[in-house]
Amino acid sequence: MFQLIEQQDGLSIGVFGIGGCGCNTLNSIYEQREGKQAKLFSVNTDKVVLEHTQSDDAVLIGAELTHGYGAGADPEIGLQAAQESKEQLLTLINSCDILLCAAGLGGGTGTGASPYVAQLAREQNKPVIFVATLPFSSEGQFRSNIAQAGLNELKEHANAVITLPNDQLIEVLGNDVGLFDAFKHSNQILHSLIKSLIDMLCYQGLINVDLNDFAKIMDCQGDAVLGVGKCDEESEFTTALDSALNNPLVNQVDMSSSSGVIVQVNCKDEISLGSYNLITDTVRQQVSPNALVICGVSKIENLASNYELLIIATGASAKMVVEPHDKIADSELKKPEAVITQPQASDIFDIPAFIRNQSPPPNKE
Ligand SMILES: Nc1nc2c(ncn2[C@@H]2O[C@H](COP(=O)(O)OP(=O)(O)OP(=O)(O)O)[C@@H](O)[C@H]2O)c(=O)[nH]1
Repeated sequence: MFQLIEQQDGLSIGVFGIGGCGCNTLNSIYEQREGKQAKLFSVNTDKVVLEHTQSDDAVLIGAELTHGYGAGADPEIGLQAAQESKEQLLTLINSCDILLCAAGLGGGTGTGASPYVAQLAREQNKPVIFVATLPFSSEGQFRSNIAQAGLNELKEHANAVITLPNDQLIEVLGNDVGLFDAFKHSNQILHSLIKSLIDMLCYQGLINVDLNDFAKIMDCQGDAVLGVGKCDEESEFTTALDSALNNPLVNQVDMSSSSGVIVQVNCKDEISLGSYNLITDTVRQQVSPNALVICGVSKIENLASNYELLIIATGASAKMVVEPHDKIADSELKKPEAVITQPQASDIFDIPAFIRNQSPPPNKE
Protein backbone atom coordinates (compact mmCIF):
# COMPACT_ATOMS: atom_id res chain seq x y z
CA MET A 1 0.00 0.00 0.00
CA PHE A 2 1.27 3.47 -0.70
CA GLN A 3 0.42 6.39 1.53
CA LEU A 4 -1.73 9.09 0.11
CA ILE A 5 -0.32 12.44 -0.71
CA GLU A 6 -2.13 15.58 0.39
CA GLN A 7 -3.37 17.25 -2.76
CA GLN A 8 -2.53 20.93 -2.53
CA ASP A 9 -2.16 23.02 -5.66
CA GLY A 10 -3.33 20.24 -7.95
CA LEU A 11 -1.76 16.95 -8.73
CA SER A 12 1.65 16.76 -10.29
CA ILE A 13 1.72 13.94 -12.83
CA GLY A 14 4.98 12.70 -14.32
CA VAL A 15 4.76 10.83 -17.63
CA PHE A 16 7.91 8.78 -18.10
CA GLY A 17 8.94 7.34 -21.47
CA ILE A 18 11.57 4.66 -20.84
CA GLY A 19 13.65 3.23 -23.71
CA GLY A 20 12.98 3.61 -27.46
CA CYS A 21 9.29 2.74 -27.44
CA GLY A 22 8.64 4.88 -24.37
CA CYS A 23 10.39 7.85 -26.00
CA ASN A 24 8.35 7.38 -29.22
CA THR A 25 5.20 7.50 -27.12
CA LEU A 26 6.37 10.72 -25.45
CA ASN A 27 6.91 12.30 -28.88
CA SER A 28 3.33 11.46 -29.77
CA ILE A 29 2.05 12.92 -26.49
CA TYR A 30 4.21 16.04 -26.77
CA GLU A 31 3.01 16.85 -30.29
CA GLN A 32 -0.64 16.70 -29.26
CA ARG A 33 -0.67 17.98 -25.73
CA GLU A 34 -2.75 21.05 -25.00
CA GLY A 35 -1.90 22.22 -21.51
CA LYS A 36 0.90 21.27 -19.23
CA GLN A 37 -1.12 19.11 -16.82
CA ALA A 38 1.66 16.56 -16.87
CA LYS A 39 5.43 16.79 -17.04
CA LEU A 40 7.05 14.60 -19.67
CA PHE A 41 10.31 12.84 -18.79
CA SER A 42 12.37 10.80 -21.23
CA VAL A 43 14.73 8.15 -19.90
CA ASN A 44 17.05 6.22 -22.17
CA THR A 45 20.51 4.71 -22.56
CA ASP A 46 20.50 5.80 -26.19
CA LYS A 47 21.80 9.36 -26.48
CA VAL A 48 20.70 9.87 -30.09
CA VAL A 49 17.13 8.77 -29.40
CA LEU A 50 17.03 10.97 -26.32
CA GLU A 51 18.16 14.00 -28.33
CA HIS A 52 15.25 13.45 -30.71
CA THR A 53 12.67 12.98 -27.99
CA GLN A 54 10.44 15.90 -27.07
CA SER A 55 10.07 16.10 -23.32
CA ASP A 56 10.34 18.55 -20.41
CA ASP A 57 13.37 16.82 -18.95
CA ALA A 58 15.58 13.95 -20.05
CA VAL A 59 17.93 11.56 -18.29
CA LEU A 60 20.62 9.67 -20.16
CA ILE A 61 20.92 6.70 -17.83
CA GLY A 62 24.15 4.72 -17.53
CA ALA A 63 26.29 7.19 -19.46
CA GLU A 64 29.46 5.67 -17.99
CA LEU A 65 28.33 2.11 -18.59
CA THR A 66 26.97 2.36 -22.15
CA HIS A 67 28.54 5.66 -23.35
CA GLY A 68 25.11 6.60 -24.72
CA TYR A 69 24.91 3.70 -27.18
CA GLY A 70 21.89 1.81 -25.81
CA ALA A 71 21.57 -1.36 -23.80
CA GLY A 72 21.90 -3.78 -26.74
CA ALA A 73 18.74 -5.73 -25.88
CA ASP A 74 20.27 -6.74 -22.54
CA PRO A 75 17.94 -5.95 -19.61
CA GLU A 76 20.80 -6.43 -17.14
CA ILE A 77 22.56 -3.48 -18.82
CA GLY A 78 19.29 -1.52 -18.70
CA LEU A 79 19.04 -2.20 -14.97
CA GLN A 80 22.67 -1.30 -14.24
CA ALA A 81 22.30 1.87 -16.29
CA ALA A 82 19.29 2.89 -14.21
CA GLN A 83 21.13 2.05 -10.99
CA GLU A 84 24.07 4.19 -12.10
CA SER A 85 21.67 7.12 -12.59
CA LYS A 86 19.63 6.55 -9.43
CA GLU A 87 20.02 10.13 -8.16
CA GLN A 88 18.81 11.75 -11.40
CA LEU A 89 15.87 9.34 -11.54
CA LEU A 90 14.97 10.11 -7.93
CA THR A 91 15.00 13.84 -8.70
CA LEU A 92 12.42 13.30 -11.44
CA ILE A 93 10.36 10.86 -9.36
CA ASN A 94 10.28 13.21 -6.39
CA SER A 95 9.08 16.09 -8.58
CA CYS A 96 5.71 14.38 -9.11
CA ASP A 97 2.87 12.84 -7.09
CA ILE A 98 2.07 10.02 -9.48
CA LEU A 99 3.98 8.34 -12.30
CA LEU A 100 2.45 7.15 -15.58
CA CYS A 101 5.11 5.29 -17.54
CA ALA A 102 5.36 3.93 -21.09
CA ALA A 103 7.91 1.34 -22.22
CA GLY A 104 8.36 -1.42 -24.79
CA LEU A 105 9.30 -4.75 -23.24
CA GLY A 106 11.69 -7.00 -25.16
CA GLY A 107 14.77 -4.76 -25.40
CA GLY A 108 17.40 -3.79 -22.84
CA THR A 109 16.51 -0.33 -21.56
CA GLY A 110 12.72 -0.47 -21.21
CA THR A 111 12.78 -4.02 -19.84
CA GLY A 112 15.70 -3.58 -17.45
CA ALA A 113 15.20 0.00 -16.25
CA SER A 114 11.39 0.00 -15.87
CA PRO A 115 11.13 -2.35 -12.84
CA TYR A 116 13.87 -0.33 -11.15
CA VAL A 117 12.06 2.97 -11.80
CA ALA A 118 8.88 1.37 -10.41
CA GLN A 119 10.75 0.15 -7.35
CA LEU A 120 12.23 3.60 -6.68
CA ALA A 121 8.80 5.19 -7.06
CA ARG A 122 7.17 2.77 -4.64
CA GLU A 123 9.95 3.38 -2.12
CA GLN A 124 9.03 7.07 -2.32
CA ASN A 125 5.32 6.19 -1.85
CA LYS A 126 4.41 7.36 -5.33
CA PRO A 127 1.72 5.43 -7.22
CA VAL A 128 3.20 4.10 -10.45
CA ILE A 129 1.24 2.83 -13.45
CA PHE A 130 2.88 1.27 -16.50
CA VAL A 131 1.60 0.89 -20.02
CA ALA A 132 3.95 -1.57 -21.73
CA THR A 133 4.07 -3.18 -25.18
CA LEU A 134 4.95 -6.84 -25.73
CA PRO A 135 7.02 -7.65 -28.85
CA PHE A 136 5.73 -9.08 -32.14
CA SER A 137 6.10 -12.89 -32.32
CA SER A 138 8.11 -12.26 -35.46
CA GLU A 139 10.77 -10.52 -33.37
CA GLY A 140 11.65 -13.99 -32.08
CA GLN A 141 11.46 -16.08 -28.96
CA PHE A 142 14.50 -14.37 -27.44
CA ARG A 143 12.78 -10.97 -27.22
CA SER A 144 9.54 -12.61 -26.16
CA ASN A 145 11.29 -14.35 -23.24
CA ILE A 146 13.03 -11.14 -22.24
CA ALA A 147 9.67 -9.34 -22.32
CA GLN A 148 7.90 -11.98 -20.23
CA ALA A 149 10.60 -11.98 -17.55
CA GLY A 150 10.58 -8.16 -17.53
CA LEU A 151 6.80 -8.08 -17.26
CA ASN A 152 6.82 -10.42 -14.26
CA GLU A 153 9.35 -8.25 -12.52
CA LEU A 154 7.54 -5.04 -13.39
CA LYS A 155 4.31 -6.41 -11.92
CA GLU A 156 6.11 -6.97 -8.62
CA HIS A 157 6.94 -3.29 -8.29
CA ALA A 158 4.35 -1.22 -10.17
CA ASN A 159 0.83 -0.62 -8.83
CA ALA A 160 -0.60 -1.63 -12.18
CA VAL A 161 0.79 -2.77 -15.53
CA ILE A 162 -1.39 -2.51 -18.63
CA THR A 163 0.05 -4.50 -21.53
CA LEU A 164 -0.41 -3.86 -25.21
CA PRO A 165 0.85 -6.86 -27.24
CA ASN A 166 2.20 -5.69 -30.59
CA ASP A 167 0.83 -8.91 -32.16
CA GLN A 168 -2.66 -7.65 -31.45
CA LEU A 169 -1.91 -4.81 -33.85
CA ILE A 170 -2.02 -7.32 -36.70
CA GLU A 171 -5.39 -8.59 -35.56
CA VAL A 172 -6.78 -5.06 -35.51
CA LEU A 173 -5.02 -3.48 -38.47
CA GLY A 174 -4.54 -6.52 -40.73
CA ASN A 175 -1.39 -8.11 -42.14
CA ASP A 176 -0.88 -5.49 -44.83
CA VAL A 177 -0.33 -2.57 -42.49
CA GLY A 178 3.18 -1.11 -42.69
CA LEU A 179 5.34 -1.67 -39.63
CA PHE A 180 5.80 2.02 -38.92
CA ASP A 181 2.09 2.72 -39.35
CA ALA A 182 1.38 -0.11 -36.92
CA PHE A 183 3.79 1.41 -34.39
CA LYS A 184 2.27 4.85 -34.88
CA HIS A 185 -1.15 3.35 -34.22
CA SER A 186 0.11 1.58 -31.13
CA ASN A 187 1.83 4.73 -29.87
CA GLN A 188 -1.42 6.59 -30.41
CA ILE A 189 -3.20 4.04 -28.23
CA LEU A 190 -0.54 4.30 -25.53
CA HIS A 191 -0.95 8.06 -25.79
CA SER A 192 -4.73 7.99 -25.52
CA LEU A 193 -4.61 5.69 -22.47
CA ILE A 194 -2.17 8.02 -20.73
CA LYS A 195 -4.11 11.15 -21.73
CA SER A 196 -7.36 9.70 -20.37
CA LEU A 197 -5.66 8.97 -17.05
CA ILE A 198 -4.29 12.51 -16.91
CA ASP A 199 -7.72 14.02 -17.69
CA MET A 200 -9.38 11.87 -15.05
CA LEU A 201 -6.91 12.86 -12.35
CA CYS A 202 -6.53 16.53 -13.27
CA TYR A 203 -10.02 17.80 -13.95
CA GLN A 204 -12.26 18.48 -11.01
CA GLY A 205 -15.20 16.12 -11.59
CA LEU A 206 -18.90 16.63 -11.05
CA ILE A 207 -18.57 13.19 -9.50
CA ASN A 208 -14.91 13.05 -8.70
CA VAL A 209 -12.45 10.17 -8.94
CA ASP A 210 -9.64 11.50 -6.79
CA LEU A 211 -6.25 10.13 -5.95
CA ASN A 212 -7.64 8.19 -2.97
CA ASP A 213 -10.15 6.34 -5.18
CA PHE A 214 -7.50 5.78 -7.80
CA ALA A 215 -5.10 4.41 -5.20
CA LYS A 216 -7.71 1.97 -3.86
CA ILE A 217 -8.39 0.52 -7.30
CA MET A 218 -4.73 0.41 -8.28
CA ASP A 219 -3.84 -1.52 -5.14
CA CYS A 220 -6.02 -4.51 -6.15
CA GLN A 221 -3.60 -7.34 -6.84
CA GLY A 222 -3.73 -8.94 -10.28
CA ASP A 223 -3.80 -7.86 -13.91
CA ALA A 224 -5.05 -4.48 -15.04
CA VAL A 225 -6.93 -3.49 -18.13
CA LEU A 226 -7.77 -0.06 -19.40
CA GLY A 227 -10.07 0.80 -22.28
CA VAL A 228 -11.22 4.04 -23.85
CA GLY A 229 -14.36 4.61 -25.93
CA LYS A 230 -15.47 7.86 -27.55
CA CYS A 231 -18.69 9.11 -29.10
CA ASP A 232 -20.51 12.32 -30.02
CA GLU A 233 -24.13 11.32 -29.29
CA GLU A 234 -25.63 9.76 -26.17
CA SER A 235 -27.35 7.23 -28.47
CA GLU A 236 -23.86 5.92 -29.34
CA PHE A 237 -22.91 5.03 -25.76
CA THR A 238 -23.43 1.31 -26.29
CA THR A 239 -20.88 1.28 -29.12
CA ALA A 240 -18.44 3.45 -27.17
CA LEU A 241 -18.79 1.15 -24.17
CA ASP A 242 -18.20 -1.83 -26.39
CA SER A 243 -14.95 -0.38 -27.72
CA ALA A 244 -13.81 0.50 -24.19
CA LEU A 245 -14.60 -3.00 -22.87
CA ASN A 246 -13.60 -5.07 -25.89
CA ASN A 247 -10.68 -3.30 -27.49
CA PRO A 248 -8.59 -6.32 -28.51
CA LEU A 249 -5.43 -4.27 -28.12
CA VAL A 250 -5.84 -3.94 -24.40
CA ASN A 251 -8.47 -6.48 -23.47
CA GLN A 252 -6.41 -9.39 -22.26
CA VAL A 253 -7.79 -9.87 -18.81
CA ASP A 254 -10.95 -11.52 -17.68
CA MET A 255 -13.10 -8.54 -16.63
CA SER A 256 -15.48 -10.79 -14.73
CA SER A 257 -12.71 -11.65 -12.28
CA SER A 258 -11.63 -8.08 -11.58
CA SER A 259 -12.05 -6.78 -8.07
CA GLY A 260 -11.76 -3.04 -8.68
CA VAL A 261 -13.07 -0.84 -11.48
CA ILE A 262 -13.02 2.87 -12.25
CA VAL A 263 -15.59 4.11 -14.73
CA GLN A 264 -14.84 7.66 -15.76
CA VAL A 265 -17.13 9.61 -18.08
CA ASN A 266 -15.71 12.80 -19.54
CA CYS A 267 -18.15 15.04 -21.35
CA LYS A 268 -18.00 18.40 -23.08
CA ASP A 269 -21.36 19.41 -21.69
CA GLU A 270 -23.84 17.32 -19.73
CA ILE A 271 -24.82 13.67 -19.64
CA SER A 272 -28.34 12.47 -18.91
CA LEU A 273 -28.95 10.44 -15.77
CA GLY A 274 -30.31 7.60 -17.93
CA SER A 275 -27.10 7.35 -19.97
CA TYR A 276 -24.96 7.55 -16.85
CA ASN A 277 -26.91 4.68 -15.29
CA LEU A 278 -26.69 2.66 -18.51
CA ILE A 279 -22.90 2.97 -18.50
CA THR A 280 -22.36 2.15 -14.84
CA ASP A 281 -24.91 -0.74 -14.87
CA THR A 282 -23.33 -2.27 -17.98
CA VAL A 283 -19.89 -2.18 -16.38
CA ARG A 284 -21.19 -3.56 -13.06
CA GLN A 285 -22.68 -6.53 -14.93
CA GLN A 286 -19.27 -7.34 -16.40
CA VAL A 287 -17.46 -7.63 -13.07
CA SER A 288 -17.87 -9.71 -9.94
CA PRO A 289 -20.71 -8.60 -7.62
CA ASN A 290 -18.12 -8.02 -4.90
CA ALA A 291 -15.98 -5.72 -7.02
CA LEU A 292 -15.41 -2.16 -5.86
CA VAL A 293 -16.75 0.06 -8.65
CA ILE A 294 -15.95 3.78 -8.54
CA CYS A 295 -17.66 6.07 -11.04
CA GLY A 296 -16.70 9.61 -11.97
CA VAL A 297 -18.01 12.27 -14.31
CA SER A 298 -15.99 15.29 -15.43
CA LYS A 299 -16.80 18.17 -17.69
CA ILE A 300 -13.91 18.91 -20.04
CA GLU A 301 -14.79 21.64 -22.49
CA ASN A 302 -11.92 21.06 -24.92
CA LEU A 303 -12.52 17.30 -25.30
CA ALA A 304 -12.06 16.05 -28.88
CA SER A 305 -15.39 14.14 -28.89
CA ASN A 306 -18.51 15.02 -26.92
CA TYR A 307 -18.16 12.00 -24.65
CA GLU A 308 -15.24 9.86 -23.61
CA LEU A 309 -15.46 6.73 -21.45
CA LEU A 310 -12.49 5.41 -19.56
CA ILE A 311 -12.64 2.03 -17.87
CA ILE A 312 -9.86 0.76 -15.64
CA ALA A 313 -10.30 -2.70 -14.17
CA THR A 314 -7.74 -4.16 -11.80
CA GLY A 315 -7.23 -7.28 -9.72
CA ALA A 316 -8.23 -9.49 -12.65
CA SER A 317 -6.82 -12.80 -13.83
CA ALA A 318 -5.16 -13.02 -17.23
CA LYS A 319 -7.35 -14.25 -20.08
CA MET A 320 -4.80 -14.60 -22.80
CA VAL A 321 -1.13 -15.50 -23.11
CA VAL A 322 1.23 -14.23 -25.79
CA GLU A 323 0.59 -16.20 -29.00
CA PRO A 324 3.10 -18.97 -29.74
CA HIS A 325 5.78 -18.01 -32.23
CA ASP A 326 4.40 -20.13 -35.11
CA LYS A 327 0.81 -18.80 -34.88
CA ILE A 328 1.55 -16.19 -37.51
CA ALA A 329 4.06 -17.28 -40.10
CA ASP A 330 6.91 -14.80 -40.30
CA SER A 331 6.41 -14.59 -44.06
CA GLU A 332 2.92 -13.19 -43.51
CA LEU A 333 4.39 -10.14 -41.88
CA LYS A 334 6.24 -7.36 -43.58
CA LYS A 335 9.84 -7.96 -42.64
CA PRO A 336 11.26 -4.94 -40.80
CA GLU A 337 14.54 -5.37 -42.67
CA ALA A 338 12.78 -5.07 -46.02
CA VAL A 339 11.29 -1.77 -44.97
CA ILE A 340 14.44 -0.16 -43.67
CA THR A 341 17.19 -1.24 -46.05
CA GLN A 342 17.82 2.31 -47.25
CA PRO A 343 16.21 4.75 -44.84
CA GLN A 344 16.26 8.42 -45.80
CA ALA A 345 17.97 10.58 -43.22
CA SER A 346 14.74 12.55 -42.74
CA ASP A 347 12.77 9.36 -42.01
CA ILE A 348 15.26 7.92 -39.62
CA PHE A 349 13.43 8.87 -36.43
CA ASP A 350 10.23 7.28 -37.66
CA ILE A 351 12.09 4.00 -37.40
CA PRO A 352 11.81 2.35 -34.01
CA ALA A 353 15.15 2.41 -32.22
CA PHE A 354 15.21 -1.35 -31.78
CA ILE A 355 15.21 -1.80 -35.57
CA ARG A 356 17.41 1.19 -36.32
CA ASN A 357 20.07 -0.17 -34.01
CA GLN A 358 20.22 -3.36 -36.08
CA SER A 359 20.76 -1.59 -39.40
CA PRO A 360 23.70 0.31 -40.91
CA PRO A 361 23.57 4.10 -40.41
CA PRO A 362 21.94 6.06 -43.25
CA ASN A 363 24.04 7.93 -45.82
CA LYS A 364 24.60 11.46 -44.63
CA GLU A 365 25.06 13.33 -47.89
N1 LIG B 1 4.27 -0.23 -30.21
C1 LIG B 1 5.55 0.09 -30.33
N2 LIG B 1 6.45 -0.82 -29.97
C2 LIG B 1 7.74 -0.50 -30.09
C3 LIG B 1 8.18 0.75 -30.57
N3 LIG B 1 9.53 0.76 -30.57
C4 LIG B 1 9.91 -0.44 -30.08
N4 LIG B 1 8.83 -1.20 -29.80
C5 LIG B 1 8.78 -2.54 -29.16
O1 LIG B 1 9.51 -2.42 -27.95
C6 LIG B 1 10.52 -3.42 -27.86
C7 LIG B 1 11.75 -2.79 -27.24
O2 LIG B 1 12.28 -1.84 -28.16
P1 LIG B 1 12.92 -0.45 -27.69
O3 LIG B 1 11.96 0.26 -26.80
O4 LIG B 1 13.42 0.28 -28.88
O5 LIG B 1 14.13 -1.02 -26.84
P2 LIG B 1 14.85 -0.38 -25.58
O6 LIG B 1 14.04 -0.63 -24.39
O7 LIG B 1 15.19 1.04 -25.91
O8 LIG B 1 16.15 -1.26 -25.42
P3 LIG B 1 17.60 -1.19 -26.15
O9 LIG B 1 17.36 -0.64 -27.53
O10 LIG B 1 18.03 -2.61 -26.14
O11 LIG B 1 18.42 -0.31 -25.30
C8 LIG B 1 10.73 -3.90 -29.30
O12 LIG B 1 11.10 -5.25 -29.29
C9 LIG B 1 9.39 -3.66 -29.97
O13 LIG B 1 8.55 -4.79 -29.81
C10 LIG B 1 7.20 1.72 -30.93
O14 LIG B 1 7.48 2.85 -31.34
N5 LIG B 1 5.89 1.32 -30.77
